[in-house]
Order: sequence, then C-alpha cells, then structure tokens
Amino acid sequence: MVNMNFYPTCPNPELTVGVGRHSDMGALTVLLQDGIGGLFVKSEDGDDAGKWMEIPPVPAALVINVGDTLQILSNGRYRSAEHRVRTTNTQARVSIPIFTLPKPTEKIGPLPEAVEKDGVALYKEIVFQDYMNNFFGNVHDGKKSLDFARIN
Ligand SMILES: O=C(O)CCC(=O)C(=O)O
Ligand SMILES: [Fe+2]
Repeated sequence: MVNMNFYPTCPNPELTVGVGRHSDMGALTVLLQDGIGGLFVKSEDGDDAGKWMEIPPVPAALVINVGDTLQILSNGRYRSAEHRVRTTNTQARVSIPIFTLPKPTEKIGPLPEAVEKDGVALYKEIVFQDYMNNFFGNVHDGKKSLDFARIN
C-alpha cells in the first residue's frame, strides 16, 4: 500500500501533532521523505533509550522502518520502530511511505523456528484484518498496537 502524506505549515507546531507516535503495522516500510525534516524515531537501547532522534533527510535516500508484523513474525528479534512526525510553521512537508502488508485474510504469528529457539511464543496468531481493525480503531499510542497480539 502506498500513502501520500501532506503536512501543511502549522502556525503553532509545538501545540500540534503531525503524526502521533506509532509503529507501522506491516513488515517493512519504505519511506521517501522530502528535504524538510521532522521525522523522529524513539531509541530503545543504550544510553539513548527513550530519546527521540531526528532522522535527517538524505537526498535520494529511503528510510526503511521495521513494522509490527516483522516483530511478531520474528518473535521479537526485530523490533518495530516507534516514530512520529513534527510539522513546522515555515514549510509544508510531503512524504511517501510504501507499506508491505500481509493480506487481510492472512494469519500472522511467530515463525515456528523462532519459537523453537526461544522456547516461548511472545505473540499469538492473529488474522491481519483483526490487527488492522484494532490499529485503526484506536488513537495512536506508541507501540500499544502490538498489545493486540502479545501473549501476557
Ligand atoms: O511522514 C513521514 O515521514 C512518516 C509518516 C508515517 O509515519 C506513516 O505514514 O506511517
Ligand atoms: Fe509510520
């Protein structure tokens, strides 16, 4: 699925959310952003854990995001990237993400090889349509979308 995102200039960016913090649903996202900047990713590890880092636009470069589907399939080995977008009061912004998504009818769960290695499945098998319904049925709240598939 291809999206085309347009972020108009915003008189008060501090009070506005461009795109709220979330992780993408699919396996991988291939993202083309223009030269304005404003995409931030939350670091999960090391000294920077919990900090938001800007992903500066690099001419002719694509950003590749790991999404929730890959986190589930890999039983947590690959972790989806929590990200958000900030607007500015001077320049409009455009981005074009391509989401690689399972078919809505497809069942998604941790791959057996990963579960065998880990000795435990961290996620249950879900029908992707149900995952999407939950994703779009709730306000973006970081990586909360993954709770839908998580085994407690
Ligand atoms: O505009 C961007 O750089 C990212 C947009 C985004 O996160 C999304 O469409 O899922
Ligand atoms: Fe996204």
